[in-house]
Amino acid sequence: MGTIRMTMAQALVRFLDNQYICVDGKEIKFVEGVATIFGHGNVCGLGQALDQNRGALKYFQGKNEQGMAHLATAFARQNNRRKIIACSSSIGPGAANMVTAAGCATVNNIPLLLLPGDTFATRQPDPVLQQVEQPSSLTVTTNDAFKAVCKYWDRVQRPEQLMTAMINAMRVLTDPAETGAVCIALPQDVQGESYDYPDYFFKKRVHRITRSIPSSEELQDVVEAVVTSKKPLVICGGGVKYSEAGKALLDFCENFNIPFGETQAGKSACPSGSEYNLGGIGVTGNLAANQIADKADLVIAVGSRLSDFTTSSKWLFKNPDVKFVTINASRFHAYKMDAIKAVGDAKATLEVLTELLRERNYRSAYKNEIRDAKAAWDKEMERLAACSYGENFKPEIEARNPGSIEEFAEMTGSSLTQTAAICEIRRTIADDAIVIGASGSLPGDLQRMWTTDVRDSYHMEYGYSCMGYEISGALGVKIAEPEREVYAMCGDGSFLMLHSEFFTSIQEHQKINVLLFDNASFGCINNLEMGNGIGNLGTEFRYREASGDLTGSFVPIDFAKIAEGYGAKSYTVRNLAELKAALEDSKKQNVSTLIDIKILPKTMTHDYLSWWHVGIASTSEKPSVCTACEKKNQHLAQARKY
Ligand SMILES: Cc1ncc(C[n+]2csc(CCOP(=O)(O)OP(=O)(O)O)c2C)c(N)n1
Ligand SMILES: O=C1C[C@@H](O)[C@H](O)[C@@H](O)C1=O
Ligand SMILES: [Mg+2]
Repeated sequence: MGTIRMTMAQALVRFLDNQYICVDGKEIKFVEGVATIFGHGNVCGLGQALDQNRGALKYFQGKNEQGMAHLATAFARQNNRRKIIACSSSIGPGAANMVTAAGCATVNNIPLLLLPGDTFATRQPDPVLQQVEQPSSLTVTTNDAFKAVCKYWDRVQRPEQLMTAMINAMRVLTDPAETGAVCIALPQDVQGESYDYPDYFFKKRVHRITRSIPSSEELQDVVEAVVTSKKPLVICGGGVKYSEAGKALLDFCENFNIPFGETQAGKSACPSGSEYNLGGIGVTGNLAANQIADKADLVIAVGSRLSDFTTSSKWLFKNPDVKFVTINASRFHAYKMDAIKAVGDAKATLEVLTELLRERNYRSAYKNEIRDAKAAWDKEMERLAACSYGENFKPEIEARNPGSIEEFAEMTGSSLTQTAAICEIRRTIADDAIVIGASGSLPGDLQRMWTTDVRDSYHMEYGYSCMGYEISGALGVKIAEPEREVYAMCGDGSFLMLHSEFFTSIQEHQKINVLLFDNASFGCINNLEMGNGIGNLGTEFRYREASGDLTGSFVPIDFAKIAEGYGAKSYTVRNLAELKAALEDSKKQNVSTLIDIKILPKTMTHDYLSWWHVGIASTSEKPSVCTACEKKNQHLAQARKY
């Protein structure tokens, strides 16, 4: 055994540069690079190491630590979790800025390696700048906040600890069932401390991602459940994408005449054009999927977390005899809904099940129901595409602040509805373009309305639904797939919250397109608030009045000008013709673009046969709130208890 004397940070960089994964016999370099925002907590340790020798690792400069970590998350997700960009911050606020992104990666089961600087292990300068100082324990630092949102957490207090810390980091990052955010906190003095590392720590390491198959007993349980069902329904979750099981799922459904609904994470694993694909299911599902779900006697959830949005808070499946099957790499997720479980890789499991069910000559009892449900939704889509503003205009969302739509139309000159704009975007952008979303009203509309036959062209972060992911994520996706056009579908509220990496896209010459839906409000929350009988508080962007409240007129924002200031090409559009022209022109640009789409409030889609359980006041002075509470209790009485 030879040894190499290096600092801990130098050893970390060299280790990262030598990690590979192997999946289906294909070897892939796992770490693409390191993104950082330097501060005193990491520049002289990790910064020195990256500057001296970063091997084949690329360097990325973040502008906001949260945005940078979202970028890395989106990069990993678009690469089907087969490549990562590690993220490093300074100590204190820089580290804390990554906590939100860590939660976001963990809930979505996406590998994200975080390397925040930490306070001095020696405690010599105690307290160092940005040290929080918990009088109850000096071992507690800002980085302890990562424990709640990471799948693995470690702090390297001696240089030799790096070795077991990083082996465990890789264990978690490359495990399909366990992956998520990993935090390896790096005290700033230890980053620069030297140690004689054994050379075998730096050898090329290949982590095999295997396709586990459920036990034969589990498979038999599933087979029996399917053969005794007449109206089964498959839910296509994100695990189908990560396992590249789209074809296996389609074969399964075609063989046995089983329709499937898509979750946000599962959309674009299979073509929308398939006669069995009902589209989005759940709270933000469409008429076709939710109609079939209502009657299903067996729900087969493949690679799904079965979140409240997917199950309509356990209310969607109303057949009194309904049973659940879960196919999931994670035993934790497989245990949900008291399901009949098959713990294994989605692709491998579906392939085996297809063989087993063929032997039993199984075929569901559906006749025209699938076709009819889809036809009804297609008709509704035509109506949504044609929604336009004019005399006696009736918006999709009933509960509203009287006068807001007219005031917005007058202020902006817009006649654009959100549903028609989305249809125009679908018609105009390339088939293989990738849309990215996360928060606000757009994910609901897109899950219902967006169709695509191109794999991995729908990238929706709806586990954390984290405002600010859209633009940061778009850049991560573009770095993962530079040949494809990438569109961030972003509300005005989300843009205002975080768009720092828009500038990074310009710096990187990585063109992204921001489709900014400006409705002068936190629109979906305004819907939720007013739809539950509450007033119009804090969800529209209005001036403060002399009376003391935020009840003045709408505050106009020129988002196109903001984008122009960064060096992007930008447009403002107020009708379908302008939107189409801007979309066409933006395709010709080499630089990032932003289209400021002035969208009439309340013109997003409403619910289709779904319910979402939110906390509602059970005592109120307002009768409308009491009515909302009664409605909630009625729904709750129909829902599964757990
Ligand atoms: C980081 C974060 N903070 C708060 C929320 C809660 N939230 C969800 S949507 C929303 C408003 C979104 O407004 P906008 O982006 O304009 O989208 P719209 O609903 O108007 O389409 C808020 C505050 C969130 N999802 N993420
Ligand atoms: O609270 C929320 C409501 C959802 O409608 C929205 O899409 C999501 O971003 C959210 O956080
Ligand atoms: Mg908005």
